[in-house]
Amino acid sequence: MSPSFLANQDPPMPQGTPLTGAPAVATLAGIHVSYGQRTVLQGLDLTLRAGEIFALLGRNGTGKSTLMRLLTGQMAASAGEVRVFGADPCRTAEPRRLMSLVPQEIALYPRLTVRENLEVLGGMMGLRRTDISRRVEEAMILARLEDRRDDLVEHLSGGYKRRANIAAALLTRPRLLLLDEPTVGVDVEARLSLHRTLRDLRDHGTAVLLTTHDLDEARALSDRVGILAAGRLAEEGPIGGILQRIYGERREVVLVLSREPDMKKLDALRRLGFEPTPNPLEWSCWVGGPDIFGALQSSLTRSGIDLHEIRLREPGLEHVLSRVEEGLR
Ligand SMILES: Nc1ncnc2c1ncn2[C@@H]1O[C@H](COP(=O)(O)OP(=O)(O)OP(=O)(O)O)[C@@H](O)[C@H]1O
Repeated sequence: MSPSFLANQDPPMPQGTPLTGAPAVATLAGIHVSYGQRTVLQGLDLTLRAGEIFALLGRNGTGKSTLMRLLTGQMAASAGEVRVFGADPCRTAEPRRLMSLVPQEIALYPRLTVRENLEVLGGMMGLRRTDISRRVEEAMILARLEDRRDDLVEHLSGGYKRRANIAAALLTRPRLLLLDEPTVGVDVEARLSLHRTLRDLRDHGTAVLLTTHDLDEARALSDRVGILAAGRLAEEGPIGGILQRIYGERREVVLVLSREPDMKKLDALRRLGFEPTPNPLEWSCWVGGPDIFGALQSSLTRSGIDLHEIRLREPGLEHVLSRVEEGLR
């Protein structure tokens, strides 16, 4: 169930609706940021639109948090223009009133209940006393926390603490929600619940920007991703299109052997193009497309290789980042 305030806002956008016509919520244009001698962002451009989930991917230290700090007005760029809801968030308070940041750390009072936390935080955020209890209810429903409203935060599981952290950010009904690795260290159920919350918000017009190191999460959740490398978005767009550009029809085949191969089988594996992995039973090779899978399986059987498992593996983030970086050299 969505809280009534969502129902009163923009109607949900059907899935797959092109977002290019949706209003821009934030734009970063030609951004440069240096910390002393160290240049972190150089020529970064990004537009976030209402009703989209944008996942920011990149290695540690590539500038994801810096980009968030630019949007929240916590720091100014060395060069370039930042506009959030049409204004510079460093100079004007209005954009900051329309956005919320969910930090990675849990920013709650452990000895208060979920509801008490949200009431106290709502007061600190300047919500009117008469609005607070309604906003607290809304936020708890959106974050799927109602059944834990009277639990002390210190007694909540990690997943529920994260939901409460997000609920706090929703008290002001933000039109732009920024989340720093929202699902790190939570179990599958909590992750799916957080994803549902973010989709509900997106479907009612909120722009959501999140950082993640998890390509599966970006795949499952985001409308677009941006890959930060060499100080700018080296890739940007729907993840399927980016992977197609990088890999085309190529797929990685992974074999798990039933037992370690003898010399003859080692030769056969190498002849078929397989490379060893750190696990002595696991071998991998890149093939031209999934249709080659059957032929490969027959060749392995003919060579007498005892297979425990054979599968196609989706590329992981590390591999994608390496390919993007190679493309930049
Ligand atoms: N206040 C600062 N002073 C000096 N250097 C900084 C400062 N803040 C960040 N940096 C450096 O700038 C680079 C980018 O930092 P940032 O925190 O934006 O990266 P990140 O992509 O968010 O990293 P992570 O994935 O580890 O969170 C890093 O090398 C970091 O050490």
